[in-house]
Amino acid sequence: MELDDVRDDLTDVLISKEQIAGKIGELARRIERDYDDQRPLLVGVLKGAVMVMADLARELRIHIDMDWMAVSSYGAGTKSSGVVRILKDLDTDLTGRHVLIVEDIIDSGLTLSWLLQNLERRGAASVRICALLRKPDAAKVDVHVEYLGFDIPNEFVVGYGLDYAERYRNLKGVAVLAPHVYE
Ligand SMILES: O=P(O)(O)OC[C@H]1O[C@H](OP(=O)(O)OP(=O)(O)O)[C@H](O)[C@@H]1O
Ligand code: HPA
Ligand SMILES: [Mg+2]
Repeated sequence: MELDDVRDDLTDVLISKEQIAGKIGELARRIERDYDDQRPLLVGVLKGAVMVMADLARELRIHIDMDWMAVSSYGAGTKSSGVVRILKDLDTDLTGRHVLIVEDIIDSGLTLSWLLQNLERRGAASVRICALLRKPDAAKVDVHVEYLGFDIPNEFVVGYGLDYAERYRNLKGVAVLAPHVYE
């Protein structure tokens, strides 16, 4: 779906599909150079990372493996509680593997901070992060991102995997959700 198809639900358009494609290409070139014949394991975090993973993986001209995790925060009902529960774990043994976590967004940073530690304890040779978006002004913890797409303002965004109540994930670009949609 195009951003224009739901233009009334959006305020600022932040990133177009062309900008996303260009950036994913740039990130892919860097990842190819860095990993070369190491056959990294790309770990996508469901569900938001599905679009980034699908496009990044196809852009890479090296051999990779792909696996998926589903995690959920709980406690006080907020997703940024920092307490993370694994809903679906990896099928892959990480011993000696070069792991690249693929995410759509770093907001508070709590999800990735937890995930990074969790995967590092499994004996991987390396664990790095690739994230399309980051909100620097929302950070509650510092997370080192090796491959970053865009820094964006601290506003609620949708599209390209990012949802509001499970909607808008299939938008081709990223935009700020208009307050009238959730108020
Ligand atoms: O930096 P944080 O504040 O932890 O937020 C980032 C996380 O939140 C979103 O996922 P969510 O838990 O909403 O699930 P989803 O991917 O299924 O939408 C997003 O996809 C990241 O995984
Ligand atoms: O801005 C956002 N939009 C949608 N999902 C999210 N998960 C963390 N931040 C966001
Ligand atoms: Mg997610």
